[in-house]
This record gives sequence, C-alpha cells and structure tokens, in this order.
Amino acid sequence: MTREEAIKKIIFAMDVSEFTDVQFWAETLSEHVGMFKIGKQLYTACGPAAVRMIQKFGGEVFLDLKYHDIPNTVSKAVLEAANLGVQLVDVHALGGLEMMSTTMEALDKQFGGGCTPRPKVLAITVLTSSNEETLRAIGIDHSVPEMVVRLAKLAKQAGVDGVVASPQEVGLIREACGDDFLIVTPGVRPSFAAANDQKRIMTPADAVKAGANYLVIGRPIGDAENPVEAAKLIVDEIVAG
Ligand SMILES: O=c1ccn([C@@H]2O[C@H](COP(=O)(O)O)[C@@H](O)[C@H]2O)c(=O)[nH]1
Repeated sequence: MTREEAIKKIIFAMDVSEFTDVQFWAETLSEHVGMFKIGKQLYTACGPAAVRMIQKFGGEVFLDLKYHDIPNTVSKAVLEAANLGVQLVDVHALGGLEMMSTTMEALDKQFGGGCTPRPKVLAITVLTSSNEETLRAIGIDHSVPEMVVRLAKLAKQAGVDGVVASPQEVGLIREACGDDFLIVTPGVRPSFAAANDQKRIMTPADAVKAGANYLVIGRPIGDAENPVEAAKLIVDEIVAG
C-alpha cells in the first residue's frame, strides 16, 4: 500500500469543543489524514459551523452523531446531515430495521436523480468501548461477535452502506456482508498509544490487513506531543504492515 492510500484510510476524530481548534486541526492535518470526524462533543459545541470550517479547508467530513430515535426523526435528521454535504453519517443499528430502512428510502427519494452524491450511511454495531460484560449488564446475552454480525446483517438488509465496528470483527462482517459493504473501525491503537477507554482494539496495520475501509483515530494523534509526527508514524505502520 502507498503512503497516499494509507493516508486516505485515516479518519481523524476531532473531539474538541473550541471553534478555533477546528481550523487548527483542519489545517494541520489536511495532508496527513483522509477525513475528519465530527462527533457529539464538537457538534454540540459548534454545530454546522464546524462542518463548514472543515469543508472550507477542503476536508471531507464524517458526521458521527449516531442517530437513534423513531424512524421519522432519524430519517429527517439524516436528510439534514446530507444537506450539510458530509461524506459519511451514522445511525445506531440497535434502532432497528424500520428506522434504518425508512432512512435509506428517504435518502434515495431525495437523491434519486443522482445529480448530487448522497452521503454514505453507516450503522453502529457494538461500541468499541463495550465488551461481553457491558452487553450482559444491559440484558444482551449474546457474545460481542454474534451481536456485531447480527446488527451488520440487519443494516445490510435495510440498505445501509456499511457499519462501524471494532477491527476485531472485520473478518466476520466481510464474510457475512460481502466486499462492497463499508467497514469503519474505531478502537485503533498504534504501538505507541494507550488504549484509553477502548476495549476491543487493534493496531492500524492489522486493522487494514483485516480489511477495514477506514480507521477512526482520535487521541493517539490529537493528544500526541507532535500530532503530525504521530499521524506520519501511523501511516508508516500501515505501509510497513
Ligand atoms: O464504536 C465506536 C464508535 C465511535 N467511536 C468514536 O471514535 C472516536 C475514537 O477516538 P479515540 O480517541 O481514537 O479513542 C471517538 O470520537 C468515538 O466517539 C468509537 O470510539 N467507538
């Protein structure tokens, strides 16, 4: 894999609150990552202005708000995300088949003409900070891999473009959902970084080897003493792997 291909696979999780930080990261990392992820923290603090700031610097955006609500509410929220011109947006697969299929139908209706590309929709399976104990505590008696595959298949049935899962489950998802299904993996930890609150982790090189389309990486870059150097080291690890 070339350095350019490795860079395109990295989505930087811009987990910040200050609007001035958005410009800083968009400028600083524009040549070192392929996309920027805006999650609940940044969107709650700065709203659509954060999306526009990244776009102003030519960056692509994954709007990671993990919508989980009744079908009408989620489908309308995803249409608003699409109106912002983001490349990726996500919903919780636990919201169910009707929630996901209503959303995909609404998107297809709005973007049916095909003039503007619609964002790809991802479904969250089991959060990478969860393990079997977490699932048991909320009344789910299946193993993590079983739940991930079950939710991935449900998402595919609903017409969703792909899933968010740990790199540890990429092989099983590929087997169940095929090569055209997008797999985006947080829970990625390069050799130099701490796991933090992530429970199902893998290195960037192993995640790519397993077949992940994108790797979401936040703190190993954002909290590093030299973030550009950290991003370059991650690219090195992927290329060497
Ligand atoms: O299962 C999931 C889904 C989303 N995330 C998000 O990814 C980043 C990971 O950040 P790190 O600092 O690299 O741990 C973060 O924004 C999460 O909200 C996830 O970790 N796991």
